Amino acid sequence: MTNMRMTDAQTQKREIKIAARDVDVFYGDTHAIKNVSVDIADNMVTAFIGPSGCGKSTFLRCLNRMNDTIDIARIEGRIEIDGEDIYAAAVDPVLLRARVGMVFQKPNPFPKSIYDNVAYGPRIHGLVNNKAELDDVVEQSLRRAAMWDEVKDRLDQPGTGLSGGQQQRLCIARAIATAPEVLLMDEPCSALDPIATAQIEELIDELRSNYSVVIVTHSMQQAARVSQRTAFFHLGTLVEYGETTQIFTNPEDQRTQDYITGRFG
Ligand SMILES: Nc1ncnc2c1ncn2[C@@H]1O[C@H](COP(=O)(O)OP(=O)(O)OP(=O)(O)O)[C@@H](O)[C@H]1O
Repeated sequence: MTNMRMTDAQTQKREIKIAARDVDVFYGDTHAIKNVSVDIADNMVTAFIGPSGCGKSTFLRCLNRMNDTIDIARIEGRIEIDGEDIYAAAVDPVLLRARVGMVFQKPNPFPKSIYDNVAYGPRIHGLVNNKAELDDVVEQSLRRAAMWDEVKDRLDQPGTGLSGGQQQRLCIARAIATAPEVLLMDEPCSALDPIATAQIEELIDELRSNYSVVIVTHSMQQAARVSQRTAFFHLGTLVEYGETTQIFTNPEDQRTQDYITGRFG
């Protein structure tokens, strides 16, 4: 998988998809994210790494307003996608989440058929006009999630009956069925075995040709394999952000160095 890394020149010219400025997040009195500013490039995989509790998931959830669902969470600062403030009053968080899809740590298919899991988003957002179009979206989404051949003859069977790795790919198919622009993944492989993990990692690499992908991972090997940019968080701050190769071979900050060499975390 070494050829998946881009050169500095290639990454420099990438467009900024998400721009976060001076973001703070509080859960009641807990200050979970402290003054984080970051530009996330389009058509790239950005990895968020850092010790447990440093705020990776919290910051990820800010990017599609999932923190809105937590009563005690409060966010300050500004986050733009394609220059548009996603916290503006006019933005409907439900529509935002169709544009900024999310895949969670534990595969969480709906208790519905494989077909209906993928068809759910396009149906509720009115993205298709008829059954033939819906069939097409379901097939294309499952193909892109690299599982069409495995499930095409059992689309009416429950998604919950699939293996863990298949369920996670089904959740990815469900997330991409609404044609999102950004895909957020919160430790998507932590419940999977090495073979399923390798399949998801390959898939992530393919997905970046169409999406901006942001992945939270505890595995530094995984961050090094799948991402082109890496952000290292520590105690709610963004300590260092840059080319993945640079972060892993020549970090600027001692805390990054200590983390990637296993001295803490
Ligand atoms: N729903 C919540 N209510 C209250 N505090 C929370 C909530 N979610 C996270 N926190 C707190 O915010 C801080 C950051 O947590 P977060 O889950 O974002 O870290 P993380 O880096 O993703 O951790 P991990 O790697 O263990 O998943 C922690 O102090 C955590 O206890």
